[in-house]
Amino acid sequence: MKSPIPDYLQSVVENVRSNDGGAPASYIDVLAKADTSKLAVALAMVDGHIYSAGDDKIEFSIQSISKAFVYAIAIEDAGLPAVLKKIGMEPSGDAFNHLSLQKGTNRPFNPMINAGAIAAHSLVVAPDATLEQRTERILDALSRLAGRQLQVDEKVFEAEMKDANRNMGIGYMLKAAGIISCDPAVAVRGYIRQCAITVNVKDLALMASVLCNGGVHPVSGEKLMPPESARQVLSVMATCGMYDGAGEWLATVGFSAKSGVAGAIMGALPGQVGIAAFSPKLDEHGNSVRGVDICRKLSADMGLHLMNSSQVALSTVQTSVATIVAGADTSKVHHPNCDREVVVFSLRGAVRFAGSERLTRALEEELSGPHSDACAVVLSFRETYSLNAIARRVIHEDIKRLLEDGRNVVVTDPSGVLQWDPLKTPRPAVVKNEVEAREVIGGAGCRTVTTSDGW
Ligand SMILES: NC(=O)CC[C@H](N)C(=O)O
Repeated sequence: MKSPIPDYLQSVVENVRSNDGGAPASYIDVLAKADTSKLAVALAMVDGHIYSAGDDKIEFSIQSISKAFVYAIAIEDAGLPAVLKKIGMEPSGDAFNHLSLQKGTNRPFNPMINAGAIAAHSLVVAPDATLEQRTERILDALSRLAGRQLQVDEKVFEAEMKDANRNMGIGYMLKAAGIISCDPAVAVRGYIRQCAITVNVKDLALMASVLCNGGVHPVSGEKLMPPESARQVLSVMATCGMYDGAGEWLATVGFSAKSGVAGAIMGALPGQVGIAAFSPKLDEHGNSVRGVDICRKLSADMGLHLMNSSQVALSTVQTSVATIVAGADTSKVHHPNCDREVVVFSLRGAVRFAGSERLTRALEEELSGPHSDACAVVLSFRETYSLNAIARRVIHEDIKRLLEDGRNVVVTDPSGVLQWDPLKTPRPAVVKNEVEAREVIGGAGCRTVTTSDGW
């Protein structure tokens, strides 16, 4: 079978091509001369598989998209508390190159506008590091994220340095406010170098997929940042990544994103997919016009809005009752003292807090009401794909309480999603399958049981 996904991406590219609005960035002459017909899109799944369409080999400077990753590097090098002391987390509502600081704290509003990004850059390696040390650190980190060696485009760097007065102004403002301690000209030069690193859409999508994958590179398996950093970056991208268009962006497109003035947009949907779009003409916020169109379309067609309530945790728990059949048939139950039922609670899918709450409520309701006489409680995790940490904690607590209540508890957990820690939770009978479960329950009072469906 030929996958429909590349064909779909090709149709997205053709669909937005007719939108000829906007203009390339004019203040960096190399960007002003860019071929505005170029158009590309890429998706990188969290297992590293990449789909792309359009001009997916065209390289462009990463520009402001570097801010997201340099923020993560600053967190690693200086620690989150030190970074938060110098850079806020609030959307500014202003343009990306606005000269502004938060009232009271005197910090840049966030790391996605130039003021915050220059401050983050100054925290890379150490406050007294050289421009070369910081550039090397950033180039190395971004290359690991992209899975190939990236380069600085010297032409783009020189072009931006020709008219860097505004960014220099921001640098001196930061120095005067005590936000950066190094030479502001060195911080700004270094920041402009980081913006001149070149990538293509496939690189960007893959780099985004690392953020979506809790900081682990989906191809190399390398842990490139702690999950807390990936979450921090994605959160700040969600509220500040699209500058003064960030609120509308989150409401309409609905995934974390960061744009750059070369015309790229990098998007990220945690746990699912990294996204990149490229086309040089920009809107009034400095976001790629066709890039925005592509992201809107992808979000609408593929249901990528973070706030979609797609995974409603209602059908997570299935309760079934195993009937104990008394009689001579040895394959069925035959035990005079166990003329009762076994209640089976099956948990399905990727379970988070809400799913574990459904299980807890089902246990409480069924065992205090209709099935209070049940001779055993079977918790089946056979169809449970995963438990997150909080779901696991809730379920371990449920098991502990069932055992304290004197219940006969059997756990079917073939893939080990419960991650049993006998030091924390007393161990009920843990079995691999229904046959074993029958034996255990038999040993605990009932000889065997039958169920309407397997556990
Ligand atoms: N939005 C952007 O991509 C801005 C980056 C650019 N290097 C600047 O500082 O102006």
